[in-house]
Amino acid sequence: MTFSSLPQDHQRRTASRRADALMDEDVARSEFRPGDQDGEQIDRDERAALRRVVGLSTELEDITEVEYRQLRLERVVLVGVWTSGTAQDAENSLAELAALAETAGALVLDGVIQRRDKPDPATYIGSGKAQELRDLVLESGADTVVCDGELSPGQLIHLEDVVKVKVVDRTALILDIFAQHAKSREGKAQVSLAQMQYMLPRLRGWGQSLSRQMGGGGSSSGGGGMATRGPGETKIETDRRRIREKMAKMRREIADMKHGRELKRQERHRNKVPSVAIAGYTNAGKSSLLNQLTGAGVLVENALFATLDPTVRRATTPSGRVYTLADTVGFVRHLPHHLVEAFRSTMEEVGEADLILHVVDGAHPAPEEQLASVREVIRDVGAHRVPEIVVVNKADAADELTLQRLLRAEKRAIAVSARTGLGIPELLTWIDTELPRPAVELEVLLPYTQGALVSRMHAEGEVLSEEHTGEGTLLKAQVHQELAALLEPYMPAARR
Ligand SMILES: Nc1nc2c(ncn2[C@@H]2O[C@H](COP(=O)(O)OP(=O)(O)OP(=O)(O)O)[C@@H](O)[C@H]2O)c(=O)[nH]1
Ligand SMILES: [Mg+2]
Repeated sequence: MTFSSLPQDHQRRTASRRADALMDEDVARSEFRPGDQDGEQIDRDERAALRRVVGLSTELEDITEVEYRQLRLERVVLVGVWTSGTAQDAENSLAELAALAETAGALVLDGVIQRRDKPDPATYIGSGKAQELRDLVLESGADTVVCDGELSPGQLIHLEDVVKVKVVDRTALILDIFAQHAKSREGKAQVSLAQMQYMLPRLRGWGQSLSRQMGGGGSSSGGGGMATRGPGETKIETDRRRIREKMAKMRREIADMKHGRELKRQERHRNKVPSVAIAGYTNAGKSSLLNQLTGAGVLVENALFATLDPTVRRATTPSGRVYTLADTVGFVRHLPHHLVEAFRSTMEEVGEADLILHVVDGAHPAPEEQLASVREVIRDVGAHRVPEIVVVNKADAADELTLQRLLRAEKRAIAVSARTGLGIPELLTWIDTELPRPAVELEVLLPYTQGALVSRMHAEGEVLSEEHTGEGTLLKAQVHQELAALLEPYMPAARR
Protein backbone atom coordinates (compact mmCIF):
# COMPACT_ATOMS: atom_id res chain seq x y z
CA MET A 1 0.00 0.00 0.00
CA THR A 2 1.29 3.40 -0.82
CA PHE A 3 0.76 6.61 1.06
CA SER A 4 -1.01 8.23 -1.82
CA SER A 5 -3.91 5.83 -1.30
CA LEU A 6 -4.39 7.03 2.26
CA PRO A 7 -6.81 9.75 3.22
CA GLN A 8 -5.46 13.27 3.16
CA ASP A 9 -5.64 13.91 6.86
CA HIS A 10 -3.69 10.77 7.59
CA GLN A 11 -1.00 12.04 5.31
CA ARG A 12 -1.00 15.34 7.07
CA ARG A 13 -0.82 13.71 10.46
CA THR A 14 2.07 11.60 9.30
CA ALA A 15 3.79 14.66 7.97
CA SER A 16 3.41 16.52 11.19
CA ARG A 17 4.61 13.51 13.15
CA ARG A 18 7.64 13.54 10.91
CA ALA A 19 8.15 17.20 11.65
CA ASP A 20 7.95 16.43 15.37
CA ALA A 21 10.50 13.71 14.95
CA LEU A 22 12.74 16.13 13.15
CA MET A 23 12.42 18.56 16.03
CA ASP A 24 13.21 15.83 18.54
CA GLU A 25 16.35 15.14 16.63
CA ASP A 26 17.21 18.78 16.74
CA VAL A 27 16.75 18.86 20.47
CA ALA A 28 18.91 15.81 20.89
CA ARG A 29 21.52 17.46 18.78
CA SER A 30 21.52 20.69 20.71
CA GLU A 31 22.24 18.77 23.90
CA PHE A 32 25.75 18.19 22.72
CA ARG A 33 28.51 19.94 24.57
CA PRO A 34 32.21 19.74 23.92
CA GLY A 35 32.55 18.46 27.48
CA ASP A 36 30.75 15.23 26.47
CA GLN A 37 33.90 14.31 24.74
CA ASP A 38 35.71 12.36 27.40
CA GLY A 39 38.60 9.96 27.12
CA GLU A 40 36.40 6.92 27.27
CA GLN A 41 34.49 8.08 24.24
CA ILE A 42 37.66 8.47 22.21
CA ASP A 43 38.85 5.08 23.34
CA ARG A 44 35.63 3.47 22.21
CA ASP A 45 35.90 5.20 18.87
CA GLU A 46 39.48 4.07 18.51
CA ARG A 47 38.57 0.49 19.15
CA ALA A 48 35.82 0.78 16.61
CA ALA A 49 38.11 2.33 14.05
CA LEU A 50 38.13 -0.64 11.73
CA ARG A 51 34.51 -1.48 12.18
CA ARG A 52 32.45 -1.19 9.08
CA VAL A 53 31.01 2.26 8.66
CA VAL A 54 27.42 1.28 8.26
CA GLY A 55 26.42 4.17 6.16
CA LEU A 56 26.11 7.85 5.89
CA SER A 57 23.07 9.82 6.40
CA THR A 58 21.99 13.33 6.69
CA GLU A 59 19.71 12.28 9.45
CA LEU A 60 20.37 15.02 11.93
CA GLU A 61 21.80 13.12 14.83
CA ASP A 62 25.01 12.90 16.75
CA ILE A 63 27.63 14.86 14.87
CA THR A 64 30.55 13.47 16.83
CA GLU A 65 30.06 9.90 15.71
CA VAL A 66 32.31 8.94 12.87
CA GLU A 67 30.45 5.69 12.42
CA TYR A 68 27.57 7.48 10.87
CA ARG A 69 24.30 5.72 10.89
CA GLN A 70 22.64 3.67 8.25
CA LEU A 71 20.90 5.66 5.60
CA ARG A 72 17.71 3.81 6.44
CA LEU A 73 16.20 4.96 3.22
CA GLU A 74 12.66 3.90 3.17
CA ARG A 75 10.39 6.00 1.06
CA VAL A 76 12.24 8.24 -1.28
CA VAL A 77 11.57 10.87 -3.89
CA LEU A 78 14.27 11.39 -6.49
CA VAL A 79 15.21 14.73 -7.93
CA GLY A 80 17.57 15.55 -10.77
CA VAL A 81 18.78 18.65 -12.51
CA TRP A 82 18.98 18.26 -16.25
CA THR A 83 21.68 20.59 -17.54
CA SER A 84 22.75 19.09 -20.85
CA GLY A 85 22.01 16.24 -23.23
CA THR A 86 18.64 14.93 -24.30
CA ALA A 87 15.57 14.35 -22.19
CA GLN A 88 16.26 10.63 -22.64
CA ASP A 89 19.73 11.02 -21.08
CA ALA A 90 18.23 12.81 -18.12
CA GLU A 91 15.62 10.10 -17.68
CA ASN A 92 18.20 7.33 -17.91
CA SER A 93 20.23 9.03 -15.24
CA LEU A 94 17.24 9.23 -12.95
CA ALA A 95 16.33 5.61 -13.71
CA GLU A 96 19.82 4.63 -12.67
CA LEU A 97 19.45 6.66 -9.49
CA ALA A 98 16.21 4.77 -8.83
CA ALA A 99 18.04 1.46 -9.28
CA LEU A 100 20.74 2.65 -6.90
CA ALA A 101 18.16 3.70 -4.32
CA GLU A 102 16.43 0.32 -4.59
CA THR A 103 19.75 -1.41 -4.19
CA ALA A 104 20.22 0.55 -0.98
CA GLY A 105 16.88 -0.81 0.18
CA ALA A 106 14.61 2.14 -0.52
CA LEU A 107 11.16 2.26 -1.97
CA VAL A 108 11.11 4.82 -4.77
CA LEU A 109 7.85 6.75 -4.75
CA ASP A 110 8.47 9.40 -7.33
CA GLY A 111 11.07 11.21 -9.35
CA VAL A 112 11.28 14.68 -10.79
CA ILE A 113 13.72 16.44 -13.09
CA GLN A 114 14.25 20.14 -13.45
CA ARG A 115 15.69 21.70 -16.59
CA ARG A 116 18.29 24.31 -15.65
CA ASP A 117 21.55 25.73 -16.99
CA LYS A 118 23.24 24.63 -13.80
CA PRO A 119 22.15 23.49 -10.35
CA ASP A 120 21.03 26.27 -8.04
CA PRO A 121 23.98 27.20 -5.80
CA ALA A 122 21.74 27.44 -2.75
CA THR A 123 19.15 24.68 -3.07
CA TYR A 124 20.32 22.52 -6.01
CA ILE A 125 16.94 22.82 -7.73
CA GLY A 126 15.42 26.28 -8.00
CA SER A 127 13.72 27.61 -4.89
CA GLY A 128 10.27 27.55 -6.52
CA LYS A 129 10.81 23.95 -7.55
CA ALA A 130 12.00 23.15 -4.06
CA GLN A 131 8.61 24.24 -2.75
CA GLU A 132 6.90 21.98 -5.26
CA LEU A 133 9.19 19.21 -4.14
CA ARG A 134 8.05 19.86 -0.59
CA ASP A 135 4.44 19.31 -1.74
CA LEU A 136 5.41 16.14 -3.55
CA VAL A 137 7.16 14.87 -0.42
CA LEU A 138 4.03 15.51 1.64
CA GLU A 139 1.75 14.01 -0.96
CA SER A 140 3.74 10.84 -1.39
CA GLY A 141 4.66 10.43 2.26
CA ALA A 142 8.37 10.26 1.49
CA ASP A 143 10.90 10.50 4.27
CA THR A 144 13.93 11.17 2.13
CA VAL A 145 14.87 13.12 -0.97
CA VAL A 146 17.71 11.77 -3.07
CA CYS A 147 19.45 14.22 -5.40
CA ASP A 148 21.07 13.01 -8.60
CA GLY A 149 24.44 14.68 -8.09
CA GLU A 150 26.96 15.65 -5.49
CA LEU A 151 25.64 18.52 -3.43
CA SER A 152 27.63 21.00 -1.42
CA PRO A 153 27.10 20.95 2.34
CA GLY A 154 25.21 24.25 2.01
CA GLN A 155 22.92 22.91 -0.69
CA LEU A 156 22.05 19.87 1.42
CA ILE A 157 21.14 22.04 4.38
CA HIS A 158 19.17 24.63 2.44
CA LEU A 159 17.20 22.04 0.55
CA GLU A 160 16.54 20.15 3.76
CA ASP A 161 15.20 23.37 5.26
CA VAL A 162 12.67 23.65 2.47
CA VAL A 163 11.56 20.04 2.05
CA LYS A 164 11.71 19.26 5.80
CA VAL A 165 12.86 15.68 5.33
CA LYS A 166 16.38 14.39 5.01
CA VAL A 167 18.17 15.06 1.78
CA VAL A 168 20.97 12.84 0.52
CA ASP A 169 22.99 13.03 -2.63
CA ARG A 170 24.12 10.44 -5.12
CA THR A 171 27.54 10.17 -3.54
CA ALA A 172 26.16 9.38 -0.09
CA LEU A 173 23.87 6.81 -1.69
CA ILE A 174 26.70 5.08 -3.53
CA LEU A 175 28.81 5.14 -0.38
CA ASP A 176 25.97 3.54 1.53
CA ILE A 177 25.65 0.75 -1.02
CA PHE A 178 29.40 0.24 -1.01
CA ALA A 179 29.29 -0.01 2.79
CA GLN A 180 26.49 -2.56 2.70
CA HIS A 181 28.32 -4.76 0.24
CA ALA A 182 32.00 -4.51 1.02
CA LYS A 183 33.11 -7.94 2.17
CA SER A 184 36.87 -8.05 2.55
CA ARG A 185 38.80 -6.21 5.21
CA GLU A 186 40.39 -4.06 2.56
CA GLY A 187 37.11 -3.33 0.85
CA LYS A 188 35.55 -2.24 4.14
CA ALA A 189 38.51 -0.09 5.07
CA GLN A 190 38.38 1.60 1.70
CA VAL A 191 34.70 2.35 2.07
CA SER A 192 35.25 3.80 5.54
CA LEU A 193 37.99 5.99 4.23
CA ALA A 194 35.85 7.25 1.38
CA GLN A 195 33.00 7.95 3.78
CA MET A 196 35.21 9.97 6.06
CA GLN A 197 36.55 11.87 3.11
CA TYR A 198 33.01 12.66 2.09
CA MET A 199 32.06 13.62 5.61
CA LEU A 200 34.99 15.88 6.42
CA PRO A 201 33.93 19.01 4.52
CA ARG A 202 30.35 18.42 5.54
CA LEU A 203 30.99 18.74 9.25
CA ARG A 204 30.92 22.51 8.90
CA GLY A 205 27.42 22.18 7.57
CA TRP A 206 26.30 20.24 10.60
CA GLY A 207 27.94 22.80 12.83
CA GLN A 208 26.13 25.67 11.20
CA SER A 209 22.91 23.82 11.50
CA LEU A 210 23.66 23.21 15.15
CA SER A 211 24.40 26.81 16.00
CA ARG A 212 21.39 27.96 14.06
CA GLN A 213 19.28 25.60 16.10
CA MET A 214 20.80 26.74 19.35
CA GLY A 215 20.36 30.36 18.38
CA GLY A 216 16.64 29.89 18.97
CA GLY A 217 13.69 30.73 16.75
CA GLY A 218 12.79 34.25 15.73
CA SER A 219 16.01 35.88 16.79
CA SER A 220 18.39 37.36 14.27
CA SER A 221 21.54 35.49 13.29
CA GLY A 222 23.61 37.42 15.83
CA GLY A 223 23.11 37.37 19.61
CA GLY A 224 22.56 33.89 21.01
CA GLY A 225 23.75 32.39 17.76
CA MET A 226 27.14 34.00 18.15
CA ALA A 227 27.39 33.00 21.78
CA THR A 228 26.89 29.33 21.03
CA ARG A 229 28.86 29.20 17.80
CA GLY A 230 32.20 29.36 19.60
CA PRO A 231 32.05 26.01 21.38
CA GLY A 232 30.28 24.53 18.34
CA GLU A 233 33.17 25.44 16.12
CA THR A 234 35.68 24.07 18.60
CA LYS A 235 33.77 20.85 18.64
CA ILE A 236 33.90 20.67 14.88
CA GLU A 237 37.62 21.27 14.94
CA THR A 238 38.02 18.39 17.38
CA ASP A 239 35.89 16.15 15.20
CA ARG A 240 37.83 17.13 12.12
CA ARG A 241 41.13 16.38 13.74
CA ARG A 242 39.92 13.01 14.97
CA ILE A 243 38.56 12.10 11.58
CA ARG A 244 41.83 13.13 9.95
CA GLU A 245 43.78 11.00 12.39
CA LYS A 246 41.53 8.05 11.72
CA MET A 247 41.88 8.55 8.01
CA ALA A 248 45.66 8.59 8.27
CA LYS A 249 45.59 5.38 10.29
CA MET A 250 43.24 3.76 7.82
CA ARG A 251 45.42 4.79 4.89
CA ARG A 252 48.38 3.09 6.53
CA GLU A 253 46.36 -0.04 7.11
CA ILE A 254 45.13 -0.07 3.55
CA ALA A 255 48.69 0.35 2.33
CA ASP A 256 49.66 -2.73 4.34
CA MET A 257 46.79 -4.78 3.00
CA LYS A 258 47.67 -3.61 -0.45
CA HIS A 259 51.16 -4.91 0.06
CA GLY A 260 49.74 -8.34 0.82
CA ARG A 261 47.63 -8.30 -2.32
CA GLU A 262 50.60 -7.11 -4.31
CA LEU A 263 52.61 -10.12 -3.13
CA LYS A 264 49.85 -12.46 -4.21
CA ARG A 265 49.71 -10.84 -7.58
CA GLN A 266 53.46 -11.07 -8.00
CA GLU A 267 53.19 -14.72 -7.10
CA ARG A 268 50.71 -15.21 -9.91
CA HIS A 269 52.97 -13.26 -12.17
CA ARG A 270 55.96 -15.34 -11.29
CA ASN A 271 54.02 -18.46 -12.03
CA LYS A 272 53.22 -16.90 -15.37
CA VAL A 273 49.58 -17.79 -15.13
CA PRO A 274 47.88 -15.54 -17.67
CA SER A 275 45.19 -13.35 -16.17
CA VAL A 276 41.88 -12.18 -17.49
CA ALA A 277 39.92 -9.40 -15.80
CA ILE A 278 36.19 -8.99 -16.18
CA ALA A 279 35.29 -5.33 -16.08
CA GLY A 280 32.13 -3.47 -16.91
CA TYR A 281 29.29 -1.34 -15.76
CA THR A 282 27.48 -2.36 -12.65
CA ASN A 283 24.74 -4.95 -13.24
CA ALA A 284 26.11 -5.80 -16.70
CA GLY A 285 26.40 -9.45 -15.71
CA LYS A 286 30.10 -9.72 -14.83
CA SER A 287 29.62 -12.13 -11.94
CA SER A 288 27.20 -14.22 -14.02
CA LEU A 289 29.78 -14.41 -16.77
CA LEU A 290 32.45 -15.46 -14.30
CA ASN A 291 30.12 -18.22 -13.15
CA GLN A 292 29.47 -19.35 -16.70
CA LEU A 293 33.14 -19.37 -17.56
CA THR A 294 34.34 -21.14 -14.43
CA GLY A 295 31.36 -22.70 -12.76
CA ALA A 296 32.25 -20.72 -9.63
CA GLY A 297 29.51 -19.79 -7.22
CA VAL A 298 29.91 -16.03 -7.08
CA LEU A 299 27.09 -13.93 -5.76
CA VAL A 300 24.78 -12.81 -8.53
CA GLU A 301 22.15 -10.33 -7.63
CA ASN A 302 19.79 -8.18 -9.51
CA ALA A 303 21.11 -5.22 -7.68
CA LEU A 304 23.77 -2.77 -8.49
CA PHE A 305 27.15 -3.30 -6.88
CA ALA A 306 26.51 -6.88 -5.87
CA THR A 307 30.25 -7.34 -6.11
CA LEU A 308 32.67 -5.08 -4.37
CA ASP A 309 35.65 -7.24 -3.82
CA PRO A 310 37.76 -8.68 -6.53
CA THR A 311 37.16 -12.36 -6.84
CA VAL A 312 39.83 -14.32 -8.59
CA ARG A 313 39.20 -17.81 -9.96
CA ARG A 314 41.28 -20.29 -11.77
CA ALA A 315 39.92 -21.30 -15.10
CA THR A 316 40.96 -23.47 -18.03
CA THR A 317 40.77 -22.76 -21.73
CA PRO A 318 39.31 -25.38 -24.07
CA SER A 319 42.87 -26.38 -24.95
CA GLY A 320 43.57 -26.97 -21.28
CA ARG A 321 45.64 -23.91 -20.38
CA VAL A 322 45.20 -22.49 -16.93
CA TYR A 323 44.54 -18.81 -16.40
CA THR A 324 43.06 -16.62 -13.70
CA LEU A 325 39.77 -14.86 -14.12
CA ALA A 326 39.06 -11.88 -11.90
CA ASP A 327 35.63 -10.42 -11.28
CA THR A 328 35.69 -6.71 -10.49
CA VAL A 329 33.60 -3.98 -8.97
CA GLY A 330 31.03 -2.50 -11.29
CA PHE A 331 31.60 0.96 -12.64
CA VAL A 332 28.97 3.60 -12.45
CA ARG A 333 28.57 6.95 -14.09
CA HIS A 334 29.38 10.04 -12.05
CA LEU A 335 31.40 7.95 -9.67
CA PRO A 336 32.76 10.67 -7.40
CA HIS A 337 36.46 11.02 -7.86
CA HIS A 338 37.44 10.08 -4.34
CA LEU A 339 35.49 6.87 -4.83
CA VAL A 340 37.43 6.05 -7.94
CA GLU A 341 40.49 6.46 -5.75
CA ALA A 342 39.07 4.24 -3.05
CA PHE A 343 38.29 1.47 -5.48
CA ARG A 344 41.44 1.80 -7.48
CA SER A 345 42.77 -1.37 -5.92
CA THR A 346 40.37 -3.58 -7.82
CA MET A 347 41.00 -1.61 -10.95
CA GLU A 348 44.75 -1.99 -10.63
CA GLU A 349 44.07 -5.65 -11.06
CA VAL A 350 42.52 -4.77 -14.40
CA GLY A 351 45.66 -2.88 -15.38
CA GLU A 352 47.82 -5.92 -14.66
CA ALA A 353 45.67 -8.32 -16.64
CA ASP A 354 46.68 -9.88 -19.94
CA LEU A 355 43.17 -9.46 -21.26
CA ILE A 356 40.08 -7.49 -20.29
CA LEU A 357 36.62 -8.87 -20.86
CA HIS A 358 34.60 -5.70 -21.00
CA VAL A 359 31.05 -6.77 -20.27
CA VAL A 360 28.21 -4.55 -21.38
CA ASP A 361 24.51 -5.08 -20.88
CA GLY A 362 23.05 -5.42 -24.37
CA ALA A 363 19.54 -5.07 -22.97
CA HIS A 364 20.27 -1.67 -21.37
CA PRO A 365 18.78 1.40 -23.08
CA ALA A 366 22.17 3.08 -23.49
CA PRO A 367 24.92 0.46 -23.71
CA GLU A 368 27.26 2.76 -25.68
CA GLU A 369 27.28 5.22 -22.81
CA GLN A 370 28.18 2.46 -20.38
CA LEU A 371 31.01 1.35 -22.64
CA ALA A 372 32.33 4.89 -22.82
CA SER A 373 32.20 5.57 -19.10
CA VAL A 374 33.89 2.30 -18.23
CA ARG A 375 36.62 3.00 -20.78
CA GLU A 376 37.21 6.35 -19.17
CA VAL A 377 37.99 4.64 -15.87
CA ILE A 378 40.10 2.01 -17.62
CA ARG A 379 42.14 4.87 -19.08
CA ASP A 380 42.27 6.53 -15.66
CA VAL A 381 43.96 3.56 -14.08
CA GLY A 382 46.35 3.12 -16.99
CA ALA A 383 44.80 -0.12 -18.20
CA HIS A 384 44.12 1.10 -21.73
CA ARG A 385 47.00 -0.90 -23.20
CA VAL A 386 45.55 -4.20 -22.09
CA PRO A 387 43.77 -5.95 -24.99
CA GLU A 388 40.02 -5.87 -24.63
CA ILE A 389 37.17 -8.07 -25.80
CA VAL A 390 33.77 -6.43 -25.62
CA VAL A 391 31.31 -9.01 -24.32
CA VAL A 392 27.80 -7.91 -25.16
CA ASN A 393 25.85 -9.78 -22.51
CA LYS A 394 22.15 -10.54 -22.03
CA ALA A 395 21.80 -11.36 -25.72
CA ASP A 396 18.75 -13.42 -24.73
CA ALA A 397 16.96 -10.29 -23.54
CA ALA A 398 18.50 -7.68 -25.85
CA ASP A 399 16.87 -6.28 -28.89
CA GLU A 400 18.35 -7.64 -32.13
CA LEU A 401 18.97 -4.21 -33.65
CA THR A 402 20.88 -3.04 -30.59
CA LEU A 403 23.04 -6.15 -30.74
CA GLN A 404 23.77 -5.60 -34.43
CA ARG A 405 24.61 -1.96 -33.81
CA LEU A 406 27.02 -2.79 -30.99
CA LEU A 407 28.73 -5.58 -32.91
CA ARG A 408 29.16 -3.28 -35.91
CA ALA A 409 30.63 -0.45 -33.85
CA GLU A 410 32.94 -2.63 -31.80
CA LYS A 411 35.46 -4.56 -33.84
CA ARG A 412 36.45 -6.93 -31.09
CA ALA A 413 33.05 -7.85 -29.73
CA ILE A 414 30.98 -10.96 -29.17
CA ALA A 415 27.34 -11.36 -28.14
CA VAL A 416 26.71 -13.82 -25.32
CA SER A 417 24.17 -14.68 -22.70
CA ALA A 418 25.60 -15.53 -19.32
CA ARG A 419 22.11 -16.81 -18.49
CA THR A 420 21.48 -19.23 -21.35
CA GLY A 421 25.10 -19.93 -22.21
CA LEU A 422 24.71 -18.60 -25.74
CA GLY A 423 28.07 -17.63 -27.23
CA ILE A 424 30.04 -18.88 -24.22
CA PRO A 425 31.96 -21.63 -26.08
CA GLU A 426 32.99 -19.11 -28.74
CA LEU A 427 34.11 -16.68 -26.06
CA LEU A 428 36.19 -19.36 -24.34
CA THR A 429 37.89 -20.15 -27.64
CA TRP A 430 38.56 -16.50 -28.22
CA ILE A 431 40.09 -16.11 -24.75
CA ASP A 432 42.34 -19.05 -25.56
CA THR A 433 43.73 -17.34 -28.66
CA GLU A 434 44.18 -14.00 -26.87
CA LEU A 435 46.16 -15.25 -23.90
CA PRO A 436 49.88 -14.61 -24.20
CA ARG A 437 51.80 -17.46 -25.72
CA PRO A 438 54.48 -19.08 -23.60
CA ALA A 439 58.00 -18.22 -24.59
CA VAL A 440 60.26 -21.25 -25.04
CA GLU A 441 59.70 -24.17 -27.37
CA LEU A 442 61.38 -27.37 -26.26
CA GLU A 443 61.33 -31.13 -26.37
CA VAL A 444 61.75 -33.22 -23.23
CA LEU A 445 61.65 -36.81 -22.21
CA LEU A 446 60.25 -37.00 -18.71
CA PRO A 447 60.52 -40.21 -16.70
CA TYR A 448 57.19 -41.47 -15.38
CA THR A 449 58.25 -40.41 -11.87
CA GLN A 450 58.04 -36.76 -13.03
CA GLY A 451 54.27 -36.67 -13.42
CA ALA A 452 54.09 -33.33 -11.59
CA LEU A 453 56.23 -31.67 -14.24
CA VAL A 454 54.04 -33.08 -16.99
CA SER A 455 51.02 -31.55 -15.29
CA ARG A 456 52.75 -28.21 -14.97
CA MET A 457 53.63 -28.22 -18.66
CA HIS A 458 49.96 -28.70 -19.44
CA ALA A 459 48.78 -26.09 -16.98
CA GLU A 460 51.34 -23.38 -17.55
CA GLY A 461 52.54 -24.05 -21.06
CA GLU A 462 51.21 -25.29 -24.31
CA VAL A 463 51.82 -28.93 -25.12
CA LEU A 464 52.20 -29.44 -28.86
CA SER A 465 52.67 -33.21 -28.81
CA GLU A 466 52.83 -35.93 -26.20
CA GLU A 467 53.98 -39.47 -26.64
CA HIS A 468 54.36 -42.27 -24.11
CA THR A 469 57.56 -44.20 -24.67
CA GLY A 470 59.35 -46.97 -22.85
CA GLU A 471 61.56 -44.44 -21.05
CA GLY A 472 58.93 -41.91 -20.14
CA THR A 473 56.75 -39.19 -21.67
CA LEU A 474 58.13 -37.43 -24.69
CA LEU A 475 56.72 -33.94 -24.93
CA LYS A 476 57.08 -31.10 -27.36
CA ALA A 477 55.82 -27.88 -25.81
CA GLN A 478 56.02 -24.14 -25.43
CA VAL A 479 56.66 -23.10 -21.84
CA HIS A 480 57.71 -20.00 -19.93
CA GLN A 481 61.35 -19.40 -19.02
CA GLU A 482 61.24 -20.66 -15.45
CA LEU A 483 59.55 -23.91 -16.29
CA ALA A 484 62.02 -24.33 -19.13
CA ALA A 485 64.86 -24.06 -16.60
CA LEU A 486 63.31 -26.82 -14.49
CA LEU A 487 62.92 -28.99 -17.57
CA GLU A 488 66.46 -28.48 -18.72
CA PRO A 489 67.81 -31.77 -17.24
CA TYR A 490 65.31 -33.67 -19.36
CA MET A 491 66.12 -32.10 -22.68
CA PRO A 492 67.71 -34.51 -25.15
CA ALA A 493 70.90 -32.41 -25.26
CA ALA A 494 71.34 -32.68 -21.51
CA ARG A 495 70.91 -36.45 -21.55
CA ARG A 496 73.94 -36.95 -23.71
N1 LIG B 1 18.47 -11.89 -19.19
C1 LIG B 1 19.70 -11.98 -18.75
N2 LIG B 1 20.00 -11.54 -17.51
C2 LIG B 1 21.27 -11.64 -17.10
C3 LIG B 1 22.29 -12.19 -17.92
N3 LIG B 1 23.45 -12.14 -17.23
C4 LIG B 1 23.17 -11.59 -16.03
N4 LIG B 1 21.85 -11.30 -15.93
C5 LIG B 1 21.17 -10.71 -14.78
O1 LIG B 1 21.67 -9.41 -14.54
C6 LIG B 1 21.73 -9.14 -13.14
C7 LIG B 1 23.12 -8.72 -12.75
O2 LIG B 1 24.03 -9.77 -12.89
P1 LIG B 1 25.42 -9.80 -12.14
O3 LIG B 1 26.19 -10.93 -12.72
O4 LIG B 1 25.24 -9.75 -10.67
O5 LIG B 1 26.03 -8.41 -12.63
P2 LIG B 1 27.39 -7.72 -12.23
O6 LIG B 1 27.90 -7.03 -13.44
O7 LIG B 1 28.32 -8.69 -11.59
O8 LIG B 1 26.88 -6.65 -11.20
P3 LIG B 1 27.67 -5.89 -10.02
O9 LIG B 1 28.57 -6.88 -9.36
O10 LIG B 1 26.56 -5.44 -9.18
O11 LIG B 1 28.41 -4.77 -10.67
C8 LIG B 1 21.26 -10.44 -12.47
O12 LIG B 1 19.89 -10.30 -12.19
C9 LIG B 1 21.47 -11.50 -13.52
O13 LIG B 1 20.63 -12.59 -13.36
C10 LIG B 1 21.94 -12.65 -19.22
O14 LIG B 1 22.73 -13.13 -20.01
N5 LIG B 1 20.64 -12.49 -19.57
MG1 LIG C 1 29.11 -8.72 -9.70
